[in-house]
Order: sequence, then structure tokens, then C-alpha cells
Amino acid sequence: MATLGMLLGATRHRVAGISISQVRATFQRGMSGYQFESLAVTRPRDHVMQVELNRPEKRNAMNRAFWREMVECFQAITAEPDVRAVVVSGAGKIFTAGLDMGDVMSSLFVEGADIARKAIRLTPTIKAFQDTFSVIEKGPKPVIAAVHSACVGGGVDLISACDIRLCTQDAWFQIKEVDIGLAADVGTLQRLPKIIGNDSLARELAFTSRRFEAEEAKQMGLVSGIYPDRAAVLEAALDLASTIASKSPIAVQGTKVSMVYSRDHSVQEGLDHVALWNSTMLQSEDVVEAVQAGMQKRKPEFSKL
Ligand SMILES: CCC/C=C/C=C/C(=O)SCCNC(=O)CCNC(=O)[C@H](O)C(C)(C)COP(=O)(O)OP(=O)(O)OC[C@H]1O[C@@H](n2cnc3c(N)ncnc32)[C@H](O)[C@@H]1OP(=O)(O)O
Repeated sequence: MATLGMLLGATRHRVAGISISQVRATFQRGMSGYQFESLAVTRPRDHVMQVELNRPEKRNAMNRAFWREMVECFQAITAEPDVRAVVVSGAGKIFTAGLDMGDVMSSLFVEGADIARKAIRLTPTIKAFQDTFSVIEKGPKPVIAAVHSACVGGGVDLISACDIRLCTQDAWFQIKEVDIGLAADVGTLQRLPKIIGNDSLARELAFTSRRFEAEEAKQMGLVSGIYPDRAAVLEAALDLASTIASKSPIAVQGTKVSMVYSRDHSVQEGLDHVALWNSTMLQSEDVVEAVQAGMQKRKPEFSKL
């Protein structure tokens, strides 16, 4: 039988897409380990982390550091035993201006004469860009986007990978990619139609780059709440994250995993998946604690993961 030491030593073992060595590094991380060039990471509430896009002077345009650091940051958060919910926000005047066109465009051009060889070399780069947002969806902890003012291009890809979206009254959104000659390729086209449940509207917005405002975003189901300003939307997002964090992390994370799985599978496959999941997770101490706390009219206490 494998000992814990053997398991921890085996870097080929992976949990939620991350290696055991990364998990171990994260246990030792502490907040000082969350130092990034493009992100500011804080713990504003118990069990809640806030990841802020932090290049306000460049309108939080997504530079090369950002595309790499989001993956590092969310993998670390997935492995944090005491974090139960995450808020994503933007520093400064707007949420984000999307792709940093000065810094990133050059990495999308590949040297060489043969188009097929160039394409094969470019494919992993595009997939790595996709991972930057897929990491949010693949992680089991709920992520709430708090959008203020502009959310452009890659910003829509980012928030589409989040679980819940709130915005300010002055928020506006734009699937901007066709305006810079691209088919959006990091998640909007795949996730947004399922979020809003209106394929016709999703296509209209993606084909035209039409800017749409907070009210329309709410009407279509992209956001679930509108708040007067940046401070108010952040407060609401943090309150929501705290409420989620007060629940059993086993129950909440199972719920996210099941909802993401069910979105992409038949009803029967989703039911089979959650039956298998719960055949283990129903045996959690959290079930006993949640039921007892309810009967005793007290707040439940759930231990860290
Ligand atoms: C495989 C790739 C996958 C990803 C694809 C993603 C694609 C996309 O995201 S497409 C969308 C690209 N973004 C844009 O087209 C938006 C461009 N920016 C704007 O329209 C305006 O900046 C905005 C309306 C968002 C805000 O206007 P505001 O007046 O508040 O700011 P500015 O004076 O325009 O900008 C201030 C400084 O920020 C720099 N900046 C803004 N956006 C970007 C950007 N996307 N990339 C790089 N830099 C950006 C701007 O140059 C100013 O810098 P400085 O001149 O040094 O002060």
C-alpha cells in the first residue's frame, strides 16, 4: 500500500489539474506567496479571496504576465484548504480592456514559411490562453465576477468562466474580437450562449461587437445583479461570497462540479455523475454538522478541507 510520503513524493499524481508538488507548495504559500505583477490578491473576509486585475493605468489590459499568473493564482487557490469562494474584480477606472494588444499580439505570430507547421506551433499557445480562463471553471470553488464600467473582449471570456456575475449601473460589455479580426477563442463563444440561453442574441453580439449595457446584460441573464457603483458591487460580491463560504465546502464544491458537468452532458449523465459523487460525499461529517446545527438553531462550523 502507498504511504503518504510516497504519494507526496510522486509528482506525477495530479489533483484538479495540479501536481502534488504544487499542492504541497501551496500549503506553505501564505499570502506572501500571492505576489503577482498583474494581479492583487487579498483575503478580505473569512474563507474568501479577492483576485483583482491590477494594471489600472493600462485599464487592466491582459498582458503576458496576466495570462500566466491567472493560472498560477487559481491553481493555488484550488489547493488552499481554507478558501471557499473567490471574487474577481478590476482596479481603477474599468474592469478590463481585454487583450493587451501591445504586449501579446507578437506572441501570436509564428516564424516560418510553411503554414501547416506554423499552425501546429501556434495551437498550444492558443490552448494555453484558453487555460487562463478554464482554470476558473475547472476549480471547484465558486467564483463571482464584480464588473464595473467596461468589460471588453477577453473580459467577457473571463466573466463567462465565472459562476456568478454582478455589475455596476455604468457597466458595459463588448465581445470585441471580430473588430480586431479574430473569432473569439478563449471561451465566450462556448460559454456565453449557455449562460444566456439565447443563441440568436449570442451570435448577434459576437458577429457585430455591439456594446451592451448593464440592464440588457441583466435581462439576458449574463449578470444577476446591478449595483450603483464599484464600491457597492464589490461589497455585494463579497457578501455573496461570505454567504457561500458559510455553507459546507463539500456541498458547495460538489454543487459547482455537478452543475459544470451537467451543463455539458445529458440529464441522465448528470444524474449518474452526481449519484457517484454523492455516494462518497454524503458520508461527509458536514452532513451531520449541517443537520445538527439546523436542529439546534446555531451556525454550523465546517472544518477546512
Ligand atoms: C489568443 C488570444 C486570446 C484573447 C483574445 C482577446 C481579444 C480581445 O480582448 S479583443 C479586445 C481588445 N481591446 C480593445 O480593443 C479595447 C481597447 N481599449 C479601449 O477601447 C479603451 O482603452 C477603453 C474604452 C477600454 C477605456 O478607455 P479610456 O479612455 O478609459 O482609456 P485609454 O485612454 O484608452 O487607455 C488608457 C491606457 O490604457 C491602454 N490600453 C487600453 N486598452 C488597451 C489594450 N486593450 N491593450 C493595451 N493597452 C491598452 C492605453 O493604450 C492607454 O495607455 P497609455 O497611452 O500608455 O496611457
